[in-house]
Amino acid sequence: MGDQYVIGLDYGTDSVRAVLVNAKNGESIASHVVLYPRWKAGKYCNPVENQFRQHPLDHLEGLEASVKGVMEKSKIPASQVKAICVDTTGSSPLPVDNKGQSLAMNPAFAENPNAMMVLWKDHTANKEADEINHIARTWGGEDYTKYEGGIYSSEWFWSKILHVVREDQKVADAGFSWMEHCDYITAQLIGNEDPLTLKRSRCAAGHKALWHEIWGGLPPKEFLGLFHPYLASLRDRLYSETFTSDNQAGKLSKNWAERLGLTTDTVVAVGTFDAHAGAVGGEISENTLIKVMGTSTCDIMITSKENLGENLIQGICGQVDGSVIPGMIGLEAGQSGFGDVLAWFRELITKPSIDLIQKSIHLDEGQKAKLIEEVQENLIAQLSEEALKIPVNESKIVALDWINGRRTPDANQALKGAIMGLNMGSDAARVFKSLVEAISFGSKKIVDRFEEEGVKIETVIGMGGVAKKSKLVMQTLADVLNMPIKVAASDQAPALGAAIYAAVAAGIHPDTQSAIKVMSNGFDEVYYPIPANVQQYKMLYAEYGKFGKFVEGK
Ligand SMILES: Nc1ncnc2c1ncn2[C@@H]1O[C@H](COP(=O)(O)OP(=O)(O)O)[C@@H](O)[C@H]1O
Ligand SMILES: O=C(CO)[C@@H](O)[C@@H](O)COP(=O)(O)O
Repeated sequence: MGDQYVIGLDYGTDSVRAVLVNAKNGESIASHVVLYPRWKAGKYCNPVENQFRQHPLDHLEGLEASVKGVMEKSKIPASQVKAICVDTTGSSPLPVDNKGQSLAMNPAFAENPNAMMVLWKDHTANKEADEINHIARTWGGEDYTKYEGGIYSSEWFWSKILHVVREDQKVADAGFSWMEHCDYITAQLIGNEDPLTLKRSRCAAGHKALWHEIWGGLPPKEFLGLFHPYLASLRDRLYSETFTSDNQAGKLSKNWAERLGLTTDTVVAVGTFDAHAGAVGGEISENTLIKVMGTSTCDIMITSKENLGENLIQGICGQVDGSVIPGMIGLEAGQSGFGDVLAWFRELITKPSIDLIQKSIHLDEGQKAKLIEEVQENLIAQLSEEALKIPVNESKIVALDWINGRRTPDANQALKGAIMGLNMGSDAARVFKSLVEAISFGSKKIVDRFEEEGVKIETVIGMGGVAKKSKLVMQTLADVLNMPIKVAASDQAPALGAAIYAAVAAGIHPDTQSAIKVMSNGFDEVYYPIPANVQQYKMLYAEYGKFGKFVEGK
């Protein structure tokens, strides 16, 4: 048998990356990242209203450029590329017509944000989420949120659809079905024109759309109809069966094979979410907490059905059979803001200076652009260096990390961030340090919840942009959790995880766990807790808890 390669395609918040991997040993041969230009320009978004939409053209153009990029860089013949698997953010649903095409691709909706992908961090549906929670608990029937932590979030499928169809009758009339982003890209790749026959992602359905086999798939029409007649009728145009990502969704269509320079023999696996693919890329096993640390965090664990039994874990983003490893229950928690909290601070302190640089009469346009880029690129690293030198608990500033709401434990996306204890000595580095501590305390709340619910954590593995780039965050987190944290060696763990699923779907490896054994890339760094800091952080964590209760009004 000749060489066999697979492609993992990872759609993050700002960019998509393709990674071409040797299926025999997991070696990454080439990777190529493409930013979303419309998103970068801030189109279709309104941060003040928490509206974050993405045009699918950003994703389709990125698909072509990223896959072509790895094919050109690697020089691997197309015939040796056996399979592709797509992972995306989620819940990031979009309305489609009866041929599975995004409404935003129709000229009538080309500039309408409601016809676009509603990104995971869009919180325009807070009211709808409250309504779903209230009715789920009081309608007299099954509480369909019970396998999703008992609290439905505005980040998720039904809240978002309900919000959009209430706001936009034209989208409701034209929206034949809705797809999660990972299903939409997979459908495009295989050229599936029929949203009713597409193999939908178990991971997306189980964690975000209230899908569970116990009630035969999605919640029944009597329940969905309590919110809007559209939701009840939509149920018939969605799905009842779902599939894990070790399955084939189909083969690459002629159109996409030509566009990507691949063959129509290439298998396309069922899609999944980035964090769950990341857990696979980071060698997940039982009692291991995988933290995917980027814009947000996703905290993923797996457990056997026997271990979990009838236990319903409160306040997380769900427990789903096969969402990570087929045959095991995947558990998801996470923070809506992690690197994003630091990015917010960077914008806060640089924006006025950048505006002044733009207006400067002493610099030409090229110099201005260079200067701005330099500041934006290096500011977090510079602040981190300074913050590392400040002794723990010296400044007494306490911050809350809920600037983008709280995902877990106990979703409440309406919560806001806060900072207390400022004085004249509270400079940028000290405030920044308090934000790093806040995101670490937010992580500790999740660890505490898992342990309170009987899920034991023996190992912590970090991955994602922040884990790779920030010694400050990683050391602070190790100190706050009082646990060593191993960092996954792969720079692109979610894409590697997707590639692992692709290899299984193509039959190169018999199952996901055997594929992990041969394809994973190991670890490159371990952060150990520093005992003196651990003690200090115990006290600060208690302050964080009190401050949180005050802000939450508890
Ligand atoms: N040196 C750094 N220290 C801490 N955070 C950083 C640093 N550089 C970038 N970040 C944060 O990393 C996040 C992006 O993470 P990444 O994993 O690359 O993307 P995504 O979450 O979209 O997959 C941004 O929120 C950014 O603020
Ligand atoms: O919530 C999920 C998955 O369930 C993520 O897609 C979401 O947090 C976005 O992840 P990133 O921070 O862009 O890596």
